[in-house]
Amino acid sequence: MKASALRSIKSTLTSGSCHLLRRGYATESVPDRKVAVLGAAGGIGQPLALLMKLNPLVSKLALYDIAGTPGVAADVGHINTRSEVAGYMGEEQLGQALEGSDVVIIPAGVPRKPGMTRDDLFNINAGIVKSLCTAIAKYCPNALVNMISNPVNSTVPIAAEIFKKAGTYDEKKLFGVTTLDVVRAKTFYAGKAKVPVAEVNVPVVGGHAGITILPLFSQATPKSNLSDEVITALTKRTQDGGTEVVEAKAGKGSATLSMAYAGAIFADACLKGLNGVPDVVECSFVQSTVTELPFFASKVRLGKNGVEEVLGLGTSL
Ligand SMILES: NC(=O)c1ccc[n+]([C@@H]2O[C@H](COP(=O)([O-])OP(=O)(O)OC[C@H]3O[C@@H](n4cnc5c(N)ncnc54)[C@H](O)[C@@H]3O)[C@@H](O)[C@H]2O)c1
Ligand SMILES: O=C(O)C[C@H](O)C(=O)O
Repeated sequence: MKASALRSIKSTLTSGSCHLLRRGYATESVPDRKVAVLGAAGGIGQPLALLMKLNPLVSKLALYDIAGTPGVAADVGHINTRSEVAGYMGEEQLGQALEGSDVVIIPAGVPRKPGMTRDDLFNINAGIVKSLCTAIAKYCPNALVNMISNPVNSTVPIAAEIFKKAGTYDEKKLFGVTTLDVVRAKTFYAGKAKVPVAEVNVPVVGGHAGITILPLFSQATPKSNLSDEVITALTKRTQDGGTEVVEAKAGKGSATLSMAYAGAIFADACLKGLNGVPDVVECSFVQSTVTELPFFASKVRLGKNGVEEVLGLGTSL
């Protein structure tokens, strides 16, 4: 090889690493973290893979599905950000996809069609979650698990039982992702209260189906003087947010893009917690003693081992 060609390669490599350093991706200060997405070729999986590829906290991104992952991985893998991307397809590659994972995100499963409830997905998705969690227990028992597959109110307890049976259950590491409820509550509240949406915070507690979704607008900030009637309407719209999207998509599935955004926000919070960033708080459906229910969504403080503290219901402002 000519000396000039070598010089050019060297300069490209050097400018690449400077670029990483300039953007705060310095490998010496950001620990290596592997994230696996199970169901990565799906409606949520693909944009979620993209968003996780954009996250500088991720060093390895494993994209697993029963079909289609080589294409998604090749596509996302060309993006010039920190993480190495690999696609895994079919059960025989699931172990490899999971091995060494710090965070496993599960959007694998069937979505709703108009007229269905999330419970109608139980039979098929429970089976999918069972097989994936059995593999997680075997290949990455210490990973934080972010469960997106519906019905979340049931898939999270199912995952807990699978992990208990395998002897790997750690209640600090299993999360039902309810971030989309918070994302919706923030958007709808900002619209009515006429406040900048980027400043809005609204805790959403309970679960992730219909009336179990309880946005606490009495604790919303910035504070506003919305009437009871408006709060009731906002509550109903948040509870029915998933159905609003299912009906608008008219048989072509449920929320995918907003869910990918919400899933990426929650996974980022988990990674920050693992990396020791203080005061990382998000709502999530976790094992809980906040009520008499064994699993309940509330604010949770995230830390180096997953759940650091399950926060209570809070009080009205
Ligand atoms: N938690 C939430 O707020 C929330 C929001 C939106 C959707 N969801 C749920 O997420 C799930 C996925 O929705 P979607 O729109 O991405 O569906 P989708 O059908 O577009 O994608 C699902 C993907 O899962 C894959 N899959 C199926 N079985 C698998 C297995 N055993 N292992 C790995 N992958 C498998 C499919 O091949 C497909 O690529 C649904 O259950 C939906 O109800 C949850
Ligand atoms: O509504 C659904 O079926 C999908 C998801 O749970 C949502 O809230 O959008």
